[in-house]
Amino acid sequence: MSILSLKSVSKSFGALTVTDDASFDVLQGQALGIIGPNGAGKSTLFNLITGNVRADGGSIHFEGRDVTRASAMERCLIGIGRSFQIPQPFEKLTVYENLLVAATHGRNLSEAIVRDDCADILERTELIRRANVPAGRLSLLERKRLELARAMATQPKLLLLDEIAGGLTEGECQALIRTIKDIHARGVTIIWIEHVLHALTSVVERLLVLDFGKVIGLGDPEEIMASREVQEIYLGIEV
Ligand SMILES: Nc1ncnc2c1ncn2[C@@H]1O[C@H](COP(=O)(O)OP(=O)(O)OP(=O)(O)O)[C@@H](O)[C@H]1O
Repeated sequence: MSILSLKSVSKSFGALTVTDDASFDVLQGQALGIIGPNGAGKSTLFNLITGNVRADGGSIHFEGRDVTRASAMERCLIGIGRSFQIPQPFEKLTVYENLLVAATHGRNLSEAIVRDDCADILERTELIRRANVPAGRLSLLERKRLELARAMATQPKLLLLDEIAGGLTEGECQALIRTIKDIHARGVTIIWIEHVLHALTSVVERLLVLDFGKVIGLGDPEEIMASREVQEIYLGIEV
């Protein structure tokens, strides 16, 4: 069953078409990777799915419901969660307080109800020992983990990850992959934009390629990476 369905979605900023007639489905429980050159429109596609940016045309359905005109808040409340490319936690609040803010606002519940869930997420994202540390004092890996934890605190059915592995060492990257695999294994559908290809392909079952806002490939990651068009456009290899 499809959890997310985009049909002919388009978006332009002035004369620049950033999303060009994008259509694809994501199945319940699937992990889909998105790749494409800088400026291809990957983050904009996320913004269209989450409601941070409104589509000029086309439709977006989540669990069969038309959310094309729904606000970002409404989409969060029905189960679309995301991380941002540049983590911007509340620097002076502790890690735990950052999670409480995400959980209470993202689920519209009281602090008393979400407290245990937040503690559980801190365990699963390996932040529990940093729970009382102000977010401004975290390392890069910990900031990435907090970004993931804040998205998880909204209890998403569909989790969008925007370049969460960027800038990490190989060891840090592997640790983060384990956490993402654990989230996926618990049934959360994932769409992951990532330039760190080995991290991405170790998790996703399908790969979508964007170029100048157009979906130019979608399918099995190995086949997609081996295709002539992707090698030419994405990897810059002349064939
Ligand atoms: N709000 C906006 N107003 C005007 N132009 C925008 C806006 N948001 C994005 N763009 C432009 O749209 C294009 C696509 O941007 P987007 O961030 O979606 O690309 P991307 O594929 O995520 O890039 P990267 O891999 O570098 O993160 C870029 O040229 C960008 O400058």
